[in-house]
Amino acid sequence: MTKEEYDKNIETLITWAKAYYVYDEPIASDEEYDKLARLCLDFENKNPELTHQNSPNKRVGGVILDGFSKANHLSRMWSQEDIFNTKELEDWIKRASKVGDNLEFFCQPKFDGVSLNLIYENGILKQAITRGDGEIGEDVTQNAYTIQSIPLKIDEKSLIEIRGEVVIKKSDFENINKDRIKNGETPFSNPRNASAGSLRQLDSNITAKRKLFFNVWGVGQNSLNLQKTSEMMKYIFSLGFIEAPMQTLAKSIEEIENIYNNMVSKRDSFPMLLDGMVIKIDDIHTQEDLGFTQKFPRWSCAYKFPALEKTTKLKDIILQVGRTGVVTPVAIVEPVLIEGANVERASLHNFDEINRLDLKINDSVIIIRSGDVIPKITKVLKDRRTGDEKEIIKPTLCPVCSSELLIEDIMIKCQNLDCSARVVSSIIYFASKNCMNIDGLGDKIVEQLVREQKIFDILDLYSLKFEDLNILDGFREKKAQNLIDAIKNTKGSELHRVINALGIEHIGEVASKQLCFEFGLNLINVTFEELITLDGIGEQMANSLLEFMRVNKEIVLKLFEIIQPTVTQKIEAKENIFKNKTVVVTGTMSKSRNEIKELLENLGAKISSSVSKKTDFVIFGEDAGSKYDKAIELNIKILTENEMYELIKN
Ligand SMILES: NC(=O)c1ccc[n+]([C@@H]2O[C@H](COP(=O)([O-])OP(=O)(O)OC[C@H]3O[C@@H](n4cnc5c(N)ncnc54)[C@H](O)[C@@H]3O)[C@@H](O)[C@H]2O)c1
Ligand SMILES: [Zn+2]
Repeated sequence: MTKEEYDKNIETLITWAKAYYVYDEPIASDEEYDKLARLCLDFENKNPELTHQNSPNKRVGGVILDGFSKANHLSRMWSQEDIFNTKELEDWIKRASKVGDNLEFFCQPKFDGVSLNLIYENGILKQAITRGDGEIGEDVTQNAYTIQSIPLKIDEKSLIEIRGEVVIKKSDFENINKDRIKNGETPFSNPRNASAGSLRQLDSNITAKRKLFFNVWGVGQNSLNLQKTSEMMKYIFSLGFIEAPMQTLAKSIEEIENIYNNMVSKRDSFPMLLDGMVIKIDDIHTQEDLGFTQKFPRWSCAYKFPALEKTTKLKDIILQVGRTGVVTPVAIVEPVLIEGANVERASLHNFDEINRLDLKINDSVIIIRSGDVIPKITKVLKDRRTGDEKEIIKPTLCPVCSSELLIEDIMIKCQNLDCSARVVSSIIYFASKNCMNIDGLGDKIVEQLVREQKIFDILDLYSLKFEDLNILDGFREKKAQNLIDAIKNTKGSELHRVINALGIEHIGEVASKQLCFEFGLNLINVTFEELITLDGIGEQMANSLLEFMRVNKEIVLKLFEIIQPTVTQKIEAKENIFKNKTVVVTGTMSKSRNEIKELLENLGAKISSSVSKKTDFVIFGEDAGSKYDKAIELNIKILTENEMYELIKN
């Protein structure tokens, strides 16, 4: 790298860091940022005299937003030195071991959020300050008051700084983004930015709504006089801070590696995003001997996890036609490796998503994949456009059967029931594991059978003959026979499986079970009124089922005839006061809520979760809240648990 290149790279880093720290809207992936920062660091180590005075490698990142009052930390806040592999871990330990042998290391999860310093005086939370440049941060005390996991009072009376990470649960993050999209706001690119954006709010009512969580990881100024970080943390947790899982002491590189690997493997099961593991030398005297660089403590480091977010390029958009005819755009991207998996496709949900992202072919994008979640494009890096980008055009004709597409709100649909894409996907769905579970009838085979005109719909599966299959490419005798047998084996399947396998829009596994239990084979003839009285079945579901049965009744009847499904229907209860009545159960009782519900359901009652004019009885236990009040307000008959038992005595 030449001096010019180095200076240019530093400018890029500064721009990226500003977008990240100041606006909570990154314009690069962490991986890219880390890579470039590393390259610059190498240059700086070799040419200390040429080091840029604003190099992000030399300072704690972060600027104070207008509108916030500034506040001083009592003692400095730091960043962490990143390490990425065993070799770097060995080097780090070697450097740390200069001050002594037999070191012990305290390992903590590194939750990915935003740093917060809490100052307690006389046991009262006095001030909450963001990290800022390490010396001065933003005063967000009012916002900290709204975070449940931050105690307002603690039992330690001396002046103390307690530090931790403000994070957001992955599930809450999804919900916030759904709301933001609904309100026409830009969604946050990841949970880290969501927590930073939510903590750094001028309106603490907004912060309060965001369900932030404080995960404590250390202390700043204090007069506790403890010898070990591990003891210190134990003491802090005893003050009422919630203890993070997997805080472990280690004595060797092997032990550290084991803890690290274990944490990486459990990463998806944490409700919050983890981006690494922080390793600290446990002994506080040793920490003091090692001291700090300009940017981070020499006695701790962050062992980063493999990145979940990568930057890549959108090559193309393909269109998939699902079994209900919905046309979904799928992004084809330049392949990137994320956590060992090669990612080439990302889901886009619908064309609205493309508009919202302002996505164009050839755009650089940030893509995220975590756990089993389907890879998704979270951001378009518009400042990298070169002029070669191409608009993505909404289709008007079905990409498979060329019939005109119906545009329904944000959905685009092929309405042709015989569209081979719809036929293929509905058969694939029918055969899939959670439906009829037909072994050997995977995507490719279904496509082949439809292409070779051996089947035209689900029913045709049951008239497939050995001779039909035997002559097909790739079908040996055994394979053909196995498939015939697997199809035959679906006979006698439970009714709700068959209903679920039909792939009726809005009717999933749970609804199928409920409907079959309620109506049995008569499901074919139910009315809107009968459906709508069931708890959990809304108008949309009812209409979808009715419409499906109207169009496909003949096929369904034939299918029942062939499969002869097993029906487990509810048994007609004998006459009692709760039969066919709508009942709401609320508050704590002598038995679990589920037991009480089951008891009532066996008596033929419909259990509802909310009180309305339609409710016949509200049965209440201890601490019954708003449902009890509503029952009184609507003049609905209320019963205690014992009164209920009295009524069903004999
Ligand atoms: N995408 C971008 O454009 C961009 C720009 C700038 C920075 N970044 C990212 O931010 C990183 C640098 O940010 P940073 O300096 O804030 O470092 P960092 O976030 O990687 O690590 C330091 C922070 O970790 C937090 N932390 C979490 N758990 C901890 C624990 N158990 N003990 C101690 N601290 C803990 C603390 O808040 C501390 O301030 C880079 O590595 C990069 O990935 C990305
Ligand atoms: Zn079509």
